[in-house]
Amino acid sequence: MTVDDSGPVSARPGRRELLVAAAMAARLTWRAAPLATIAYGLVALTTAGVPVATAWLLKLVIDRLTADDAGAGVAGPAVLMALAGVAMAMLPQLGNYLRAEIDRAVALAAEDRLYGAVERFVGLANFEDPVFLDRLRLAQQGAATPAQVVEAGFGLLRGAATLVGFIGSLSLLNPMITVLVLLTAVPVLAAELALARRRAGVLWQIGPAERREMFYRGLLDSVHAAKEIRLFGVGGFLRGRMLAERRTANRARRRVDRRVLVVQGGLAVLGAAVSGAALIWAIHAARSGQLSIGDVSMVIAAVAGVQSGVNALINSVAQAHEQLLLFNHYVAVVDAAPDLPVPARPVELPVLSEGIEFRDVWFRYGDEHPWVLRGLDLRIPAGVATGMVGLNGAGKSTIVKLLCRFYDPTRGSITWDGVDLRTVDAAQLRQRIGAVFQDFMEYDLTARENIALGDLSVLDDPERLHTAARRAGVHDLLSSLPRGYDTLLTRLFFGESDQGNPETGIRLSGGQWQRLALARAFLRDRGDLMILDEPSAGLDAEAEHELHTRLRQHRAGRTSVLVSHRLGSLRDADQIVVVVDGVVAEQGTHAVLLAAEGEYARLFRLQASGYQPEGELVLEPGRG
Ligand SMILES: Nc1ncnc2c1ncn2[C@@H]1O[C@H](COP(=O)(O)OP(=O)(O)OP(=O)(O)O)[C@@H](O)[C@H]1O
Repeated sequence: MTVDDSGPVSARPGRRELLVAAAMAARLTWRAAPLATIAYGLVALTTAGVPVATAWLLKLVIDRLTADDAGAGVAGPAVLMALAGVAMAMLPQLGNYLRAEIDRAVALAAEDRLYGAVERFVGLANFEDPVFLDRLRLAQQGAATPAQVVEAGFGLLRGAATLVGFIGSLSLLNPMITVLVLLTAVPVLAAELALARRRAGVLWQIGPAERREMFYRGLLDSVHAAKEIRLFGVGGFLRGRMLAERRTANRARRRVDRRVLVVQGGLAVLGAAVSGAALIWAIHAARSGQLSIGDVSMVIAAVAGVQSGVNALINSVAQAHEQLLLFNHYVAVVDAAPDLPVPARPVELPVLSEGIEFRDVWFRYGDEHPWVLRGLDLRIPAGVATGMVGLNGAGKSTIVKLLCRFYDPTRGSITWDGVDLRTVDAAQLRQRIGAVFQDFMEYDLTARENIALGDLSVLDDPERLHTAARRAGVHDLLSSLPRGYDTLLTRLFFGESDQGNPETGIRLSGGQWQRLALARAFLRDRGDLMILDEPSAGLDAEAEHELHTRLRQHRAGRTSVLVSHRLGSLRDADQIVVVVDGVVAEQGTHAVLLAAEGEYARLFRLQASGYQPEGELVLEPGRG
């Protein structure tokens, strides 16, 4: 997969989008964990108030200790100070617990909503779009962020409350020093916010490089890629590319880190100068009797408090901004429009009795892609076995995918007993179809589950399960596994100690997996339509012959579409359709097409010649 720098993923969201994302984060958090959120808000506000209260209590204690009646009335504030100390020790622990609780609840709800939204995409186009896939990956990371956005919001509140508390306290003691502290706080805030924006900008800028790095890393530890990487010896090349992407990202980070160093260094000097000046002024004012000693401690606490309040504010803004950028991808996926038009009132799909008809169907995978189907007219009569042949790229699998409504035709229509597929519920259509695709799935589950995914009701119906497996010629194999049908067909979930123990899971061969995929489809073979797109590519000659014989028996009188490059396996089909460059070039029975001496006859003879010594020609390839 390539990572595209252009397109919606790299379109940086504006303020409006971020506000929409913040509102959704707040809603999600509130719905997922209302009580914990209230409790966390209270903890945040208390945490903000305690330092201000402590500073006042300290001032009171010092003033009373240094008063003429030394120590009178000091016990009350001292006890309150001790209680404030206990609160300050406890509140962060309580805050951490509540935060973890909110994180867990919100991440669960967010993930549920994200995958609910992904499931609503009934077509395939989104899953083949690298920009969408990229966005989906970021959305998965974003699903963990709404709670953090809300926490940053509380952090903002906490910082602001502390700031207001100390500025208010300071203004009671001396308006001038308050103005001075405020004057220094404003440029600090402005500079830090600019830095936070710059940091977020860099994160955004290096996003594509990081995603490419992730892609190379994924290749280096992928079992699928391992064979070719070793065979071609390209591990070093891929590692080099991965590290080059990391270096690009590092350079951008270093630039911003240097800026942070300079700006924050300057601000720290400024902050220290203001604190020093305030301290000198306070001591001077105390000596001249303008301030009490308690006031001096208050000034020191307030100056430090204002500075820490400013820091808390900035950190929260930076955190919220960063998380919102990520969460924005989540919002984009969750709020995405349906990929295929969903009729408000889907038409009921009749039991197939007449047939399926493609009328002048034009199709391309996107505006930027070439036409794959170019005005295709095709009739698949009910109760008839249709074979489909054609060269690589002719459009056969595309026809199959349109039949399942994974896409809608760009122009023209496909009707099922006269009902346009665009007007029916895609889920209802698919319930009527059994299918095996070229690129069938191998699930890291038990054998039973691998088959039952074709119809979950058979999970507890061994009879039907075994019948499907028998028909796919895989029952004997599965029965002989260490745990029979309950054997895991993967070793993915086991640790070191399970090495070499076949009881914990086994691996199947390519052809055995293919039989399993067939068994899955056979669970639906009483459906209206059976589609087999290259079902025998991984099967040995004997198994292929057996499969086709069984298919003929079981599908007799039923509608099926069988796509195959092994023309011998199609010769008994009721009609054979030859697809050339996205249109039906020839159609008829094996005998009719052979007699026509067209593309089918050419392909058939070519294949048949490969099975015979030179000179002899037997027209029955693919028959075990
Ligand atoms: N998801 C896709 N996005 C863009 N183009 C695609 C996609 N799938 C297929 N194509 C293109 O559509 C054309 C037809 O492909 P299709 O898979 O339908 O051919 P086919 O007849 O089934 O070929 P084969 O015999 O190799 O399986 C090809 O040129 C292919 O590159």
